[in-house]
Parts: sequence; structure tokens; C-alpha cells
Amino acid sequence: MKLIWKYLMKYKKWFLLDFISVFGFALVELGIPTIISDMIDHGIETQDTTYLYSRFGLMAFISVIGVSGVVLLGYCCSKISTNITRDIRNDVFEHAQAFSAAEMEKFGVSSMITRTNNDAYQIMLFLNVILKSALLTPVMMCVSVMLILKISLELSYVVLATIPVVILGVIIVAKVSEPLSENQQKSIDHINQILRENITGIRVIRSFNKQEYEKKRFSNENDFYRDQSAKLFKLMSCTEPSFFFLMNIATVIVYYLSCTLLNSNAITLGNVVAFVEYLFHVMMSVLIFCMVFMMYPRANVSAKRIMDVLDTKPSIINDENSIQLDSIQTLSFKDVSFSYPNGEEAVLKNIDFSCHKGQKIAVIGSTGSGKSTLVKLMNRFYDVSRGLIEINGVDIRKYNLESLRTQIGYVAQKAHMFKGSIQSNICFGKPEASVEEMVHAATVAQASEFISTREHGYEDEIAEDGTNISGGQKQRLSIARVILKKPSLYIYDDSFSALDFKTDATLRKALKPEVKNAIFFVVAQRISTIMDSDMIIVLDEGQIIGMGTHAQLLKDCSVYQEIAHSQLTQKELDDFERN
Ligand SMILES: Nc1ncnc2c1ncn2[C@@H]1O[C@H](COP(=O)(O)OP(=O)(O)OP(=O)(O)O)[C@@H](O)[C@H]1O
Repeated sequence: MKLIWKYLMKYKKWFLLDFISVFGFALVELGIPTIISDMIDHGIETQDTTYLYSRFGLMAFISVIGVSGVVLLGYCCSKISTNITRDIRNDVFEHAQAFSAAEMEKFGVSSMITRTNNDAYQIMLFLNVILKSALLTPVMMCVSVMLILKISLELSYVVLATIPVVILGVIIVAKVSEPLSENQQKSIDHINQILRENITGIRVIRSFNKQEYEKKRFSNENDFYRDQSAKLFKLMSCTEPSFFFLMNIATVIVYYLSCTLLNSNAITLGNVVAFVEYLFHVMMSVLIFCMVFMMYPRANVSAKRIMDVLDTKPSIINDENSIQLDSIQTLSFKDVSFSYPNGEEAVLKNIDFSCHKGQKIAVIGSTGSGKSTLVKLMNRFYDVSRGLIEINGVDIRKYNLESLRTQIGYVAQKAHMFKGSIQSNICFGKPEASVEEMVHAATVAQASEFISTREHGYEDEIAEDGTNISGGQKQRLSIARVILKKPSLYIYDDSFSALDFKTDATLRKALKPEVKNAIFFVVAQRISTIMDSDMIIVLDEGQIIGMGTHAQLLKDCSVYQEIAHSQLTQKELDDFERN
């Protein structure tokens, strides 16, 4: 429980107060039986009312201390457990923000959500119990055992013989419950994953009529979770009565032996009453200890899952002596090869090219040829496996990551929208932008027209993941978001694919003055989108098989010729050459 201890140390003062309040509570629980015993033996038997009243006063006094102790204990526990859970969630979230795509893929989105929510919640439950009982139970147990030994050695043997049996039972239960808890948490991951896939992919599921299949998939996983939980609950529900049964047997034996001892005047009636009270405390302490012990495996599984995330070092980090990047003048790939961390084969092989400010560079190639991977390396979503990427003649790994990404405007293949207004989505990278700047960016991105038709214009709400706007509208808002940022390297990864030809052409024309002082990198499938590029890179199976202008490639690169002729007529190609 390294994790819990680490966080507990942040709340030392509250922990100390928790400790003090435990003593207040223990004082009452342990003091009152002794007072009652005294009252029976010295007050009731001798009918000394003055003595009885003084004992009543003492009982009232320590009850007030006890109640204050319990209230304070509850307050401290909730304060510490809720704060620690908040800290764990914040830390997991913050740590995950630094993860590269590879680390994110390692855990998976659903598991990251379960770890942040469910696992942190399990720790909160455990902390709440442990803070109340971890200190209280040993104190109660030790003092009660000392007191029963003091009252009667013969009767104490019964109690001392019971404790090891209970502890052995608890160890067995804990061993059996740990794998069940682990399965339970993994199953929650899977339930979340199926739920996510079903909510985000509902249209695909409906169009393929796979509702029944998905229902079954969900229900199977849900059944598995139910089975694991049922096994766990059954185990817990058998454990508690077994302990009580054992406790009752011990109590009966104590009463039986007490009768013999009372007959022989070896013990007083008050002492028997006090002994049974303390016996109850010893047993309750053991029982609470058992409960904590049984909760431990589940909390331990959750803590391990959280530690897994926190112990995973982000692979893409700032160099120790990182330098600031103020603008991008040149970009070069030098013999770059790359394989995904979970893949063996190189997805990019010996990529070599250079470009500079003011140039438009396009990448074209068949599906899966490595186009998106190539542009993801510029942002350092992944680092190269071999070779070098240089910006202004310096390895990009030497630049401060934040400054590097500030200089790059990246529009991903799948446009992503955040829940909020159109305005907040466009201004995501520059919240301080003026209205004029925002409108200008939207106009260049050919988005202003559709925005003006929305009921609240720029204030109109965008649903989670942009489900209430079209694919082309999402692309235009993503393009506007990047234009507003004014980076020195624009990367459009197939970002015009959902636009009609006319909008595509108008957008490219409007973009020209915006990107004239930057490097403009476009991944596209349409020849018409890239014909005017200063350099076109043709990729095939991760390798460059052609590089040059449209005219050069039409002459030299057979793959490019094929693509061009499949999309445009000879007349269109000739017209372009003439212009
Ligand atoms: N995260 C990943 N992990 C492992 N392999 C991946 C990952 N992403 C992509 N790949 C593989 O890398 C290769 C190149 O993918 P990439 O997305 O770069 O191709 P692309 O040319 O952009 O394709 P498309 O035109 O279809 O978008 C493919 O074989 C793909 O399966």
C-alpha cells in the first residue's frame, strides 16, 4: 500500500488528529465496563448511593469525550479519504496528459477511465474504513486483552485460543478474494469499453443490424461481472456469520466457566460483567480487523492499477537542456525509419526530404502507406526509431515540447470537437482571440456561412464529439482552429476529404495568404488538392517512391501517373500544366 502511504503523508496533521480522536473513543469504550464493574461490586452490593452518583458523573464525563472523539474521527476520516481520492485522480489525469500515443494505447481509453474513477473510488472506501479502524482496532484489542488478563487468567485462555482461528480464517478469505477482485476490476474495464464502442458507434451498429450481437456481448460481460461479484459477496456473507458463531461459542464457554468461578468466589459478579464486555471488544476488534483485511485485496488491486499508470514514464519528454523553438524555417527528414511500439515491421523506411518556409508540401499514397504516421512524427506524437527529424538544422528532440507544438498547427484525419460552443471550439488553442480574429479564421476555413445559419451563430452548442454537425463542418471548424493559432508549420492530414470540390478549391485559395510565411504540409488523396504543391511526396509501403512537382511526377512516377489519371481527365491535367 505504498500508494496510500505516500498520499497519507501529505495529510499528517489530519492523521494526527485522527489518532487523537481514536484515543477519545477508545477511552469511553474501554473505561465504561470498568466503571460498571465497580458500580456493581462497590456501589450496588454495598448500596452506597454517593459512590454510585460519583460513578454516574464519571460515566457522563467520559461519554462526552467519547462522542467528541467519534465526531472528530468521522470528520478526519472523510477529510483525508476524500482529499486523497481527489489527489490521486488529479495525479493520474495530469500524468496521463504527458503520455505519448504509445502509452495511451498500452492502457486503452476505457481502462484509463476506470482507473481514474472506479479504482480511485475503491481506495476512498478502503481509506474511510482503515482510518476509522486501523488505529482504533489495535488500541482496543491490546488494552482489552490486557484488561481481561488482569480480570481472570483462566477465562482469558478461551479468548486467546479463539483469536488465531479467526486470523487464519481471514487469511484464507483474503487469498480467495484477491483474484475475484482483480477479475471484477478488469470486467469493469471491459464493460466500459463495450459501452463506449456502442455509444460512439451506434450508427454503424444499427446500419449493420448488430444490436442483438452487441446486446449479447454486453450481457455476457455483465454476467461475468455479476458472477465475480456474487462469488465475492457470498464469501463475505459467509465469513461474518462464521466469526459471530465463533464469538458466541467463546462467550458461552466464558459464561459456563464464570459460573464455576463465581461459585468458588474466585471472581466477583462485576468482574464477570466487565470481562464479557471486554471479550466483546476483543472479538469486535478482531472482526473489524478481518473486515479491513478482506477489503484489502480489492483496494490493493485498485492501488496496483493506479500505480501502473503513475509508474509508467512518458516516453516523449523534454530533453534536459531543451531549447525554445520560436519559428520553423526549415524541416528535414534524414533517413527516418519508424515502427510502432506494438508492431515489428517498419511503417516508414528511410524517409529523406527537406523543405522550407513558404513551401507547400504534399504527401500522397495508397491506404496504409504511412502518410499519417509521417506527419505524426513531426509533432512528436511518436519519436523516430532510426534517423533524424530536424527543424532549423536541430534535432526536434532537442526542442522544448510545448514550444515545438506551439509552432505546429495540426489538423488530424478525424476532426475532433469538444462539447461547448462553436466559438470555444474555434478558439481552443487561443482563447484570448478577438471576435474579428475568430471570424476571420472561420471565413478562411469556409465555415462562416454554415455558422451564420445556426440559431445562435458562434454561440451555438456543439454536442460531445460534434455529433450535431456534419463531417465537413467539423473539418472546417478544425481548420479554423489551426488558422487562428498562426503556427509556422501547418499540417493538414487528409483534412479536406469531407469537403466538396468547390469548397475544397475555395478553401485552398483562401488559405494561400495565411500560410505564405509557413511550411504548409498536406496529406491528401485528391490530386486536385495537391497539384499546386512545391513538392509532392509519393509514399508506397512506407517508402518514398517519387518526389517532385506535379509536372515532374507525371513524367517520372508511374504510381503518381496512375493516381492522376484515375482522378482527372487528360484535359484537366493539360489545363493545369498550361496555367
Ligand atoms: N497506432 C498504431 N499501432 C500500430 N500500427 C499502426 C498504428 N497506426 C497505424 N498503424 C499501421 O501503420 C501503417 C501506416 O498507417 P497510416 O495511418 O500512417 O497510413 P495512411 O497512409 O495514413 O493510411 P490512410 O490513407 O488510410 O489514412 C498501417 O499499416 C497501419 O496499420
